[in-house]
Amino acid sequence: MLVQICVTLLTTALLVASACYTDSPPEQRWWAAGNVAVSAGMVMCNVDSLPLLMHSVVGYGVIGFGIALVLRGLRVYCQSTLSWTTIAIITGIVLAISAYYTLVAPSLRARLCFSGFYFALLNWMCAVAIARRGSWRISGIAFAGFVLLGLALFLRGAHLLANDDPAGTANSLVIGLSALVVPLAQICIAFGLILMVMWRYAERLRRLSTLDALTGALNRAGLEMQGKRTGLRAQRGGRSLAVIMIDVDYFKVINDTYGHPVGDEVLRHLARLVRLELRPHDLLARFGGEEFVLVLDGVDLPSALKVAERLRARIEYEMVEFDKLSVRYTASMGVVCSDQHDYDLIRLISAGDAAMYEAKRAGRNRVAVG
Ligand SMILES: Nc1nc2c(ncn2[C@@H]2O[C@H](COP(=O)(O)OP(=O)(O)OP(=O)(O)O)[C@@H](O)[C@H]2O)c(=O)[nH]1
Repeated sequence: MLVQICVTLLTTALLVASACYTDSPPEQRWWAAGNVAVSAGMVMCNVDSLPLLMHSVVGYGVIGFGIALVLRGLRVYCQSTLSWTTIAIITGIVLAISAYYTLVAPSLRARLCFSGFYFALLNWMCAVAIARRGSWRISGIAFAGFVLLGLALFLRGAHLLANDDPAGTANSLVIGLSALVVPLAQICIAFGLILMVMWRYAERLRRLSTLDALTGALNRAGLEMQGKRTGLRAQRGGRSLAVIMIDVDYFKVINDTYGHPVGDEVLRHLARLVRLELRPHDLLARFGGEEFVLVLDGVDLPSALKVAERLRARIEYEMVEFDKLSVRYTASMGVVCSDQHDYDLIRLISAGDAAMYEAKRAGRNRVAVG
């Protein structure tokens, strides 16, 4: 038991330290608070010199409350929540039953069996909360930890139920095994939870560094990274690679006439429209202020021209609604293909750019080939 308490305190310290980061998400703080409560509860339950009520009732209640907080954190992580009423019910059940087996019908065995089964159930609820989210690569370790911890507690409870004398089971295989598995599972959970948050930070950073915040399209860095890969894939597979440069016409006039927020909405609208035309492996990037790049793998020049013409017509037809205003806009496009140029994305983009300016010179709202 001493090892178990030490590991609990250690994993709690780890979770608290990770939650101390100024911008830590709420779920991380719930996990830390939950573990602090579980640690406190475990210490209470194991200090025999404490008053009976603290030792045999409140201690269990605090552990139940702690696991409920961890569950709340997991729900928050999965964009849901666990109400305070549910947390109060979870805690109330442990307090009531522990009090019953301490004060009304005193039985250490019954109390230990109940707490084993009940805490196992709570840990499995945590595992279910994670499983609902999916993405095993990210949360597999924490999931395994909760399942394992639940299993060890359940087996401990079942073993006690099958034996009349709780003190006599201390040296049994099940109790020995659970003394090994419980700390292991606690370590898995602590590292798993920290990993889950780290993955989320990494994903947020990746999005920030590769996506354009206004339109959600790739930014230049994202285009450079993913475009290179798409180009290589097309070249290796012997497929054509098409690039379409799209530039909003008279965008400065739109900004000057209706204001920058409307201009921003036009850019978001354009990105949304283009995305409707994309296949999952096509790339859309915002190349500059009002200029976008479309990279299409496995598309030859005639097909790319069809895509561009379809887009141009749709942009011309659609209306942007913003703050009781309805605005129309058009776009000019330059289309190039690796069949005529090379697979080098930078060269394709500069040829597409030249074609797009040709379309502008020819009167705008049209498609030109480079
Ligand atoms: N609203 C908004 N405007 C932007 C953004 N980025 C750049 N701009 C504006 O886009 C305008 C681009 O103007 P120009 O380069 O003259 O292009 P244009 O008016 O579309 O003219 P043509 O391309 O020749 O048809 C400038 O006024 C920039 O301030 C943005 O993120 N939001």
